[in-house]
Amino acid sequence: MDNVPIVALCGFLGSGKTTLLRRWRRDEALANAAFIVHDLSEQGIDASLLSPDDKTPQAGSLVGRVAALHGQHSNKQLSESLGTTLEEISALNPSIVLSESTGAARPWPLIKALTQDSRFFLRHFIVTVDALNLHRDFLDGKMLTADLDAHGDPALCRAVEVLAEQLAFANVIVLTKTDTVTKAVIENQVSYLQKLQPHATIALSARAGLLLPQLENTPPPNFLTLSNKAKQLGLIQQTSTAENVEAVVFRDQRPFHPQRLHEACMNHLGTGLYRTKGFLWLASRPDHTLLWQQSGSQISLELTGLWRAELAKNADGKLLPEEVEHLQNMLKNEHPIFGDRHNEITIIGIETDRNAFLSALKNALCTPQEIEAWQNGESFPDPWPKSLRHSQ
Ligand SMILES: Nc1nc2c(ncn2[C@@H]2O[C@H](COP(=O)(O)OP(=O)(O)OP(=O)(O)O)[C@@H](O)[C@H]2O)c(=O)[nH]1
Repeated sequence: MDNVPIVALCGFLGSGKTTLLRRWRRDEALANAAFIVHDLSEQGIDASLLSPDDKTPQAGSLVGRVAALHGQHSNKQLSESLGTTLEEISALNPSIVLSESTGAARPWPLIKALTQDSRFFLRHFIVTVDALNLHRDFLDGKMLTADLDAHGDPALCRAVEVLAEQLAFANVIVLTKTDTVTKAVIENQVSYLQKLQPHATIALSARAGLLLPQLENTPPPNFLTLSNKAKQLGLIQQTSTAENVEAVVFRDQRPFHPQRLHEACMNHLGTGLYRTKGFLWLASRPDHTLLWQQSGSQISLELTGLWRAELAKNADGKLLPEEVEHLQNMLKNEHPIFGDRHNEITIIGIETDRNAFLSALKNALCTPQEIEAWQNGESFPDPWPKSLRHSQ
């Protein structure tokens, strides 16, 4: 068997790695690919988004062709877990392995862990860069090239360090979300990125418009060069993920008050709140399971489906009686008022900003009186967009 290429997708939190992989997964030529998904959160949302049935594989396990390495597997146990996973993956005989790292990944431990098995080789080390955040927070990239103090903001300084370190190892830089900034901004950003990594290929992607075959002519990274770079930058003895960037999960079954959740987002998104993602429900839209995504100042709510508690009502009469009974059985052990509706949101960032947002989320939950109002069918002011995009 020829050595199997690994395409590593690295890049800061929320910079569009999963979005690219979900698009690439649909490519016929990648039908035989295996996926490795690292996620700092113990929730493993990225792995579930890449799994064919949208189920979250258990942390550390390979389900079908997707290895879910979230939680400890993405940091403390990175090398060990990747060793086991690569062994399992080789039994699948994949033509290629696509590996997504956590956005807080430090590149050198990741590269070493990915290249520990000689049956595989590193074909690309791709670093995604979010054009919108680069524009809003990092002077289009100038902050990465010059020794600027990130406006004296320690959270932004931390982000600059992580991003600059990831970029130092890239053979391909993908500037993502180019649909959110002007052409002039993109040109400016490309010139800064090129200055930073003169030998890297720079590609642009708007809503995952870039396909993997477009990078075919880019040569693979040279391991020795990367190893020398790690030595030169003093990065040999490193933790696998950036220090002080941690994940906590907010869980609660009560509905969010739509207006207060909106205010929490307007007023409590500190610069050190790098990434939040998860599922939630609003008192104003109790049928819908909503996918929440925030990276930097970009926030989105998408529709992923209906809660079982809603489906079991069989409002449109399309379900067979046995299907309704099955749903009702599944709901037996769920909450007596909310059924399976719940909120589960991973919050990644610097401690002070994480804690501030956690308490803002708690305050945005409905009070007992509001829950009673919801049960009585009362309406709630809802500033969120009326029609939401379906998550694909
Ligand atoms: N407008 C726009 N939004 C994008 C694009 N790519 C990704 N997004 C949005 O950015 C958010 C984060 O995208 P992801 O693909 O989940 O980012 P990620 O790098 O995998 O995130 P982590 O794994 O948590 O670090 C989501 O809400 C995406 O819909 C793009 O090209 N344009």
